[in-house]
Parts: sequence; C-alpha cells; structure tokens
Amino acid sequence: MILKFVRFLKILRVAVKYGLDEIAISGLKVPRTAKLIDTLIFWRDISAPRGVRLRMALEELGPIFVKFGQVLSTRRDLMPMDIADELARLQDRVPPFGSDLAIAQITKSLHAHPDELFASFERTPVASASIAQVHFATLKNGKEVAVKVLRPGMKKSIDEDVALMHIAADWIGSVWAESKRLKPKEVVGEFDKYLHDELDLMREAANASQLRRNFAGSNLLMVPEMYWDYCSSSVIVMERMHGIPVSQIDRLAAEGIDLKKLSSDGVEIFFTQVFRDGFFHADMHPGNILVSIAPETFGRYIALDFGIVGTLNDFDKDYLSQNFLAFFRRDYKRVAEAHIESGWAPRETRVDELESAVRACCEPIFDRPLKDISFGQILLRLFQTSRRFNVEVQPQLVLLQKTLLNIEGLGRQLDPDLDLWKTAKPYLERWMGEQVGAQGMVERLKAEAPRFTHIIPQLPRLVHRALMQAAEPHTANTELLRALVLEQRRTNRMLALFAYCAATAVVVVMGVVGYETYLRLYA
Ligand SMILES: Nc1ncnc2c1ncn2[C@@H]1O[C@H](COP(=O)(O)OP(=O)(O)OP(=O)(O)O)[C@@H](O)[C@H]1O
Repeated sequence: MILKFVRFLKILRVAVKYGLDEIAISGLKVPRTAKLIDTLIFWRDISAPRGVRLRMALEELGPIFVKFGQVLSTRRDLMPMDIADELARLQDRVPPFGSDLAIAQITKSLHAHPDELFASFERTPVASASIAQVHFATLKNGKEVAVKVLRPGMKKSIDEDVALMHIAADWIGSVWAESKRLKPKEVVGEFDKYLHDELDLMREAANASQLRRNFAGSNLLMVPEMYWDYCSSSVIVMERMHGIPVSQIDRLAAEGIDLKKLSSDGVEIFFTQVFRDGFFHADMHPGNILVSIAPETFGRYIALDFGIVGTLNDFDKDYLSQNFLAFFRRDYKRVAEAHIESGWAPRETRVDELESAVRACCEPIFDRPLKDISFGQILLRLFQTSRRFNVEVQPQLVLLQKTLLNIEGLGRQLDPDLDLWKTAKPYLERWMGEQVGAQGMVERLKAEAPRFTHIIPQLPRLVHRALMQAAEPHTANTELLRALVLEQRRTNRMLALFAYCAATAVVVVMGVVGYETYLRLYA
C-alpha cells in the first residue's frame, strides 16, 4: 500500500515537473502572469513543446509508461499530430536482465535447467526489450533456436502501474472537457488488455503458428516454426531465422536483392494477409522484418515478433474494399452511403453532409499522382472525419491503418516509385467479385453446404411437429387464453408455410449448385 502511494507520488511529481497539467488545459488561453506564477511555484521549465514534455515524462516513469506512449502514438485517430509524432520516437531503453534471472525463468517454466534442455545456451541476450528478451540456443538435435523469455516480475509491476493509470484516466475523464473526444478510460482499458496479452507468450507462439500455416508453401514470406514442447506462457522456443534487417538497404542491394520486387512483395504479403486470411501481423516495424539471403530462399521476407496481430471479419473486409474502391473513383457519395448502410454511421446521418465532409478531407490527397497517395493517410482522414459523425472506429481497423502506414513507409524506402494502388487494386476487386455476383453465391453455398446436411434431414420432423402443434385442441378457459391460442396457431401456420418454402428453396438451390458442380467436373 505504502509502495503504491510512493509510486503515485512519483507519477504526480513527474507530471508536475513536465507540466502535464498545462497540456491538459492547453485548449484554454492562460494569461502570461498566471504562467509566471506557475513557474515560480513549481520552479519548472515548461518551454519545450507539449509532445516533447510528454515523451520525456513517460521515459522518466519507466518501461510500462514508455510502452503506453508507443501504443498511444499509433492512435493517430485520437491524438493530436504533434503529440503522436513525438510519442512515436519513444524507444525501449531497458538494460537486459541478468542471465541468472533468464535461466531461473526458463527452469521454472520448462521444469529443467537450460543446460539440460539445450545442447548450448548463449548467456548474453541478442536483444532485450521491456517485456521480454531473446537468447540464442541449440537444441540437442542440432537445430538452432531463439529463446524468448519474459522479464521476471513483469505482471506485478504492470498490474500496479496500470491500476494507477486507470485511476488517472477516471480523474482526467471527469475534469477534462477534451476527454470526451480522447476517451482516456477506453484507451487505458485497451492498453491494459494489450499488455496482458503480451504477457502471455503462448498467445504469441499461437499467432506465429497460424501465420506460418497461412503462408505454408509461399515463396514470399517465412515464419519461424514454434517448438511447442519448449513453449510456456513465459518462455517460447522457435526456429532461429537468418537474414538481413530490411532497414539495411545498402546491405540488401550489395547482396543483389531486387529492391523493387521486395517492395511490391511487401505490399502483396500485406494484402494477402488482410483480404485472403483476415489475419495480419500488426507489428511491422523494420526491426521485426528480415530478408533471407540463403540461396534456396533468396529474397524472401522473414517475419518475427508476433505479439500483436489483427483479425478482420468479412464485414471489415467489405468496409475496406468498398471504401478504397470508392475513394479511388472519388465517389464520396458512395463512401458516405457505405458508412450509413453498414450501420457504421447512425441511420439518421445525412448522406450529403457526410459526403461533403469526406470530400473536404480527402480531395486534397488526390492532388498528386496516384502512386504517391497513401492508403494509410486516407484511412486516417476517414476515421478522423467519421468521428465527427459519431462513428466508433473499431480497434482492428485502427491497427490495420497503423500497419498500412508502416508497410507504405517501408515499401517506399525500398522503392520510391512503388505504386501501391496498382498492387492493391486486384486484391480489392477480387474480394468484391467474390462477395457479389454468382461466384460469391456459389462460394457461400459451398461454405454452408456442410450445415445443410444436418438441417435438411431434420426438416420433415420440424415441419410435422409444427403442424401437429397447430392442429392440437386447446381448452382455453378465459378470453385472454383463447386469444393467445389463436395467435399461437396463426404463428404455427406461418412457421409451417415458411418451413415448406425454405425446404423447397434449399432443395432447388442445392440442385442448381449440384448441377453446376457436375458441369464443372464432367462437362
Ligand atoms: N526466431 C528468431 N530468429 C532470429 N532472431 C530472432 C528471432 N526472434 C527474435 N530474434 C531477435 O530478437 C530481436 C527481438 O525479438 P522480438 O522482436 O520478438 O522481441 P520483443 O521483446 O518483442 O522486442 P520489441 O518489443 O523490441 O519488438 C529481434 O529483433 C531479432 O534480432
């Protein structure tokens, strides 16, 4: 309790030192004399821009707050640009934890000392971050592995710091007018979930395994294999990958990698993850991407660090493809309609008002060649505009927008002439084609077919039961009961009629599908 109080006082002291209270009232005009008095009382220099001060405060408060700032920097739909830019510069600068602690963590989690588990284990970590660090090792069968170990004691300190963040968010939410837009409570809630997800390395291993399965047989992307016998929630062991970090462009070029191809491959991988799988790696910073130069996998991407992934359902994919396609046709009316039809914007929203807001924010983007247009920027502008119309932007789409910006940045670094639209358009059009029209219907019927095999045999029994219920005599004593019985019979008749029609429709549709499949196979 006392420790918590001391921690709270430290947070308060740092907040005052960097003038975070002044950031909170930055919308208001504060007289110069008040500023002078403020400086005299608190004896602080708050002349640096607000973003810089916030960044320095978070750095002083330690790794969990640094992580919080990094997460906040990706919420450009909520944060003012100057603050988001500054927070994006936050870096984990934590010293590695001692190898004795790493060994103790491995021994506790995997019930054996690293010297028993591995043929060799490198005591010095290859990388260290706030949540975990990585050591290289070799399995007894000779396979080279990377061992990711959770920083000991993380859960306790995260729980304590996040509890204080919740208190602060509640307080800010009640005193700060801006908080209605910035939603501090929701932001801290999301961060809490994100950190606790990161604390479970099994989740990361499962994400890696899913991504590896999705790209099995691909000659574009490699994902390390997880060695499940050596995985727990605080230690994971995976295949060690060899490659050059994608940020070392000169080295890649010197090795003879085709940078143009690498650039468009990156975009292709991303759109495949989004539109084919609905499952994407959402932590695509250059430190997590290598490029293989081994002869048999030359030029392939290697993905690492699967702590953050995004998932998209068909609804999200529809939203993205409809909006992007309408955008590139500059059909802002369609963008507005799509938002209202899908229920994203409230029903009562006026199409023309939303249309003109979207036009105002997006038209300037098109004042440049198509190849220079940023998909990430378009989405960001769209989210910012939508917010004004009470559209709740879904976290998975914010994650996607952030990843898109990373992919675009990376792609353009590799190839300044990268035409993102040209690479992405076929994916969007294919998705739309699969959703609408005859092919879409056949695909969906095929997906539903296994369920029909259960439902169809039950139909006669269900129909019979419905009819029997309709025909059963009822002894109703009161008027009310009689009325209820009549109503029930009417419903039963409707149900029976509906069941007959549905059964007929299903049989007809199955016939058509069967006939079409027959034609495809044998015609
Ligand atoms: N399978 C692997 N093969 C080779 N090197 C690896 C592997 N996994 C991790 N590494 C090395 O360890 C570094 C950190 O790994 P990872 O990004 O997974 O850890 P992290 O704690 O999440 O770090 P950060 O938060 O900085 O992204 C990578 O940049 C890479 O150099």
